[in-house]
Amino acid sequence: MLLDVENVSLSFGGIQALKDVSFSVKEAELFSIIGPNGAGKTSMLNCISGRYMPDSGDIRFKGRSLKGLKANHRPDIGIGRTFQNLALFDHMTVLENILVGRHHLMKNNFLTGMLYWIGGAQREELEHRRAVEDIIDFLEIQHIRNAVAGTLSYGLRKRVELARAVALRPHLVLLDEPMAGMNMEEKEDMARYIVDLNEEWGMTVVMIEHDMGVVMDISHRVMVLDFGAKVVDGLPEEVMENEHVKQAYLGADLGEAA
Ligand SMILES: Nc1ncnc2c1ncn2[C@@H]1O[C@H](COP(=O)(O)OP(=O)(O)OP(=O)(O)O)[C@@H](O)[C@H]1O
Repeated sequence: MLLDVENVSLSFGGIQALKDVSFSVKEAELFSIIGPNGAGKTSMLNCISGRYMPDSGDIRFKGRSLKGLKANHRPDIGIGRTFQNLALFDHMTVLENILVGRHHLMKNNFLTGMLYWIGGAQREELEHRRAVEDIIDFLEIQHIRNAVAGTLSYGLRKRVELARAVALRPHLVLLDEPMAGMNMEEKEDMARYIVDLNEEWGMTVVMIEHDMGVVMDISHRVMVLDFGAKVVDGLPEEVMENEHVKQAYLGADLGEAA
């Protein structure tokens, strides 16, 4: 298994956001986490990305415990992520935003990394440029490479955010509602890019998404959380057939997706 989450619990004051949650994600799997608002989905992603430290339990990535590994070091071992709310630098161009995603690979810290990049045509910079060009091609954003991020449509900004998250070629990318707020066409595009990243680049994906149609369509496996606890995980069709899932809170959405 690439990712093993073992008995993770997390609370904020009196609120138990995660209760003894365990699941595993295989290499090259497209794994979705669903559940109603407040179920603990983002908390789970935040535990994997290191933003939150679980109160108990363990998370292992490639067999290694992530205990004590801070969020800013997790990209170094192959974990990338996007956020529920857009987190681009609006005043920077698309290219600059993606280069920021690769600063971890640069020799020094962020600031010197940027200065290094601005400063000259070093070989390291050329390698970064090539990797960034691959991503730009892959996600078909050549035409907006020099556009200022803040001027782009919401759908395109979400795509640039995905480009930045995968700029380091993570083995595992965590996507927090990549299609939220998108229209149908934008959703279809985004779903296709996620599937392509998974199939063509072999990237393992853990995704939170509310659109049941998309989730059931593209996921290899799905986990359902409710009130911080795991209800079920399995193949999309197994999850759809789960009585608790049907009755408790997915009825309307599943109806729409059918
Ligand atoms: N930083 C925090 N401080 C206090 N409470 C928090 C914090 N983050 C999450 N919670 C609480 O933990 C619970 C789980 O929240 P979480 O955001 O993980 O749910 P979610 O399933 O992602 O919901 P949504 O679909 O609305 O994004 C909620 O009751 C939430 O209010």
